[in-house]
Amino acid sequence: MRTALRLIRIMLPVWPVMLAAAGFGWLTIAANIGLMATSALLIATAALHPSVAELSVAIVGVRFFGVSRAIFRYLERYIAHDATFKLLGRIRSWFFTRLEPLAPARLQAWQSGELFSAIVGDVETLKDFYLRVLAPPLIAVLILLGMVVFLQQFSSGLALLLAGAFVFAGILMPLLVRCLNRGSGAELVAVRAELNAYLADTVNGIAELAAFDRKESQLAGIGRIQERLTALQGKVAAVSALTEASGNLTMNSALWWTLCITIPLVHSGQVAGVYLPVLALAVQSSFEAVLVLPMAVHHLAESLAAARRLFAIADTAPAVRPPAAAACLPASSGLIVRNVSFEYDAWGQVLHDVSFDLPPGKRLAIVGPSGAGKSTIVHLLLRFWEYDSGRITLGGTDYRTLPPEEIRSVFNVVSQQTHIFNASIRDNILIARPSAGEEELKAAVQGAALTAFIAALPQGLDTAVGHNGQALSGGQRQRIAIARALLKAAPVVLLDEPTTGLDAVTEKQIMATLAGLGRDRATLLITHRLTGLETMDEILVLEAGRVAERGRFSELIAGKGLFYRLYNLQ
Ligand SMILES: Nc1ncnc2c1ncn2[C@@H]1O[C@H](COP(=O)(O)OP(=O)(O)OP(=O)(O)O)[C@@H](O)[C@H]1O
Repeated sequence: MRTALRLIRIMLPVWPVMLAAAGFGWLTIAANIGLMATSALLIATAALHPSVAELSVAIVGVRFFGVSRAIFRYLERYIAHDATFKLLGRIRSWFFTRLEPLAPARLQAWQSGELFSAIVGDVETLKDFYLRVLAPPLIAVLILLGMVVFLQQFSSGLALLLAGAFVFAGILMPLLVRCLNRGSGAELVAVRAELNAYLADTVNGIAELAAFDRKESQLAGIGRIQERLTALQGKVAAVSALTEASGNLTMNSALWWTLCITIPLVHSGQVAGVYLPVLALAVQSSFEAVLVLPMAVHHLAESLAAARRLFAIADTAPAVRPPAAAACLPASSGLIVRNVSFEYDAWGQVLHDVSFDLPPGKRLAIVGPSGAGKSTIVHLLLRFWEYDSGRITLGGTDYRTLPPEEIRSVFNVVSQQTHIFNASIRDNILIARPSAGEEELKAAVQGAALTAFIAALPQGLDTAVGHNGQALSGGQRQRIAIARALLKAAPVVLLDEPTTGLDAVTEKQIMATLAGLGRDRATLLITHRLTGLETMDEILVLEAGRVAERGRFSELIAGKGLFYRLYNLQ
């Protein structure tokens, strides 16, 4: 119920348009009833060979209802679909704005395919809620009221008959569908999402599947989910066929009973004979309003399941809550980290009492074995996760009083995982600062040593790089990341293993470029590699989340501790 109300609340800004669409839906069915009734009247009257003048009202009626029905249907479809698709666009934007603060900490629980399924599939399913669930019951009630008033002119029995048939087809049948389809709507949505997640995973890992010859087993997995989906769809289709058949039976029985009730009235002279077909066809055509109701119940269940999945993701509390009263970003970007401890949700303590200073101009390296917690420090500095204890200040202001997006604006990040968007090289670099001019862009490209590579491309900077930058090598991707960092020109440079997976020559070139990037700024370099650290002002050696040693390169070598041992091993 709460989910349905929330969906209705989302619709509130466009409710007059939706109401107008429902109004045209009602007028369409009313025009159809009018068309059937006046056609029957015309044919029945014409059979008695009257003068043309006596037929003129029916002729005008047939023309009017024939034309207006088509116009009303067009307007109903146009207005309802236009408003619904605009609404779905708003829901998608709203969902994305709720998703963004959850990344990356809270999105770990959902596979990328599931999120994709939510943004595309679940939002799409919601269109049924607005088009096929909300309006039809309202239209059915209005049609029934109009028909009861009309039939009452001839016989109360007819009005009662129609009301009973509407209650059967519009209330009892939907309840039956609900029983037969119990849980199917939610299950359909869940299995569809599972299939999407599996397909997304398969497409992402297609090269590995081919290399390890695991295509068959993966396809079998897809087949198994597809079978469950087909079985569910089959069940829903069977119920739909059953309700359609019963609806038609109810409609035809109502037609039959209309004749049974009206023929004696015609015999007794209470109703003129020409009205017999009018009543029969009016009753029959009024069922257009009620036959859609049983499946509206199914669409309701599906829409609610889709909405629940969407809301569950969107309502997740972000790992870092924005401060209630945000402080202003300080002018200085000096970072002080004091006794910070942290654990990922119940994964065990990852950082213990970590402290360091990073004033402007300082070059700090954090080294240590794999899993020591180096990247975790970057996650905390970027406010992706909330630290459990200790204190971090930026320019003397407590981190927790600053909005996360403002804190991130202070950092230039080059990490081991650079995401390249399916766009041109230009757009991929410009995401760092979309307002940058052509000259600034060229300077960034040059600084990242991309000029020669781009000059050799057919469309230069406008060359598309494909899904996740598949047209680029590892070194080229990192250079794009560096170009982004050069363009953003933020005061603190965070380098998280920026040369992972690169050959020695490329690594040397990139490190030289990065050294230039941080010359007048604070630089934090996270690395496994212990070579080339002689120029660092301080090196922090992390072991199992604790600072095991700290000092300049020469001091650590002289100390013959962990750093010295790791250095000799390398
Ligand atoms: N998102 C996460 N959720 C839960 N645990 C995590 C997450 N990221 C890292 N960890 C855990 O935290 C610990 C520290 O990981 P972290 O990535 O910070 O280490 P690292 O020193 O950067 O390692 P590497 O050099 O291999 O990148 C590891 O035990 C890891 O399993």
